[in-house]
Amino acid sequence: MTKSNLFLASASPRRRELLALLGIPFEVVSNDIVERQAKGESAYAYVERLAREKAEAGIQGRSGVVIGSDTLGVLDGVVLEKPRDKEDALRMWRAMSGRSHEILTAVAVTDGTSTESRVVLTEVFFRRLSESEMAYYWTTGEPQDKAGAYAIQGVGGAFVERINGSYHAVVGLPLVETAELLSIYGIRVLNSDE
Ligand SMILES: Cc1cn([C@H]2C[C@H](O)[C@@H](COP(=O)(O)OP(=O)(O)OP(=O)(O)O)O2)c(=O)[nH]c1=O
Repeated sequence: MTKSNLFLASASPRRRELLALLGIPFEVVSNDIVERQAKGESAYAYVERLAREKAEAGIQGRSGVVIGSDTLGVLDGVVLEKPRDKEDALRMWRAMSGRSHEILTAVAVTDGTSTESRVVLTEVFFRRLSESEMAYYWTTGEPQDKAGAYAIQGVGGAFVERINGSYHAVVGLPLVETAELLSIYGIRVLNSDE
């Protein structure tokens, strides 16, 4: 597989870094999918649809294999997306404080003929957060473009007592499932022949 055959349809620098960990050459392409949950659509179906739409938009006009991905939080059945503003972030953090929420990350891979996808669920346990640290966290600029308004890989990691699931999935790309899907399309991580 040459460099021009594998594409990552993502604007996220986190996803780029995570995919690079697998050691396979790839090119980044943009995606302009509108993210809006349909009426009655479950969080699980929504995140998987977005990952598939990103991959399928990315393969248009290209030949090769395209990866798309999406991450969102879920608390009491309600989807936690990127915060609209400080008030929205504060509302999320107050609800997340001292308890667990779920992070769902979907990854989809397509070659333009078929699309395969997986959804990975990780439970994230937050310690209690004080009003002053929440107010400070907003000023760092870190939460603004993150689902659930925090980054486990940044100072937001100081809110996380523990997780049950995949750290990489919380950051934006589950590596086990990504490697598994790539192998379906003949792209082998670690050059394994299995
Ligand atoms: C919970 C959490 C999310 N995130 C990020 C991962 C995603 O980049 C982002 C969720 O937004 P997404 O809409 O999944 O992705 P994106 O808009 O950043 O990139 P693209 O659609 O182009 O692929 O939140 C973290 O970096 N750390 C975390 O701990």
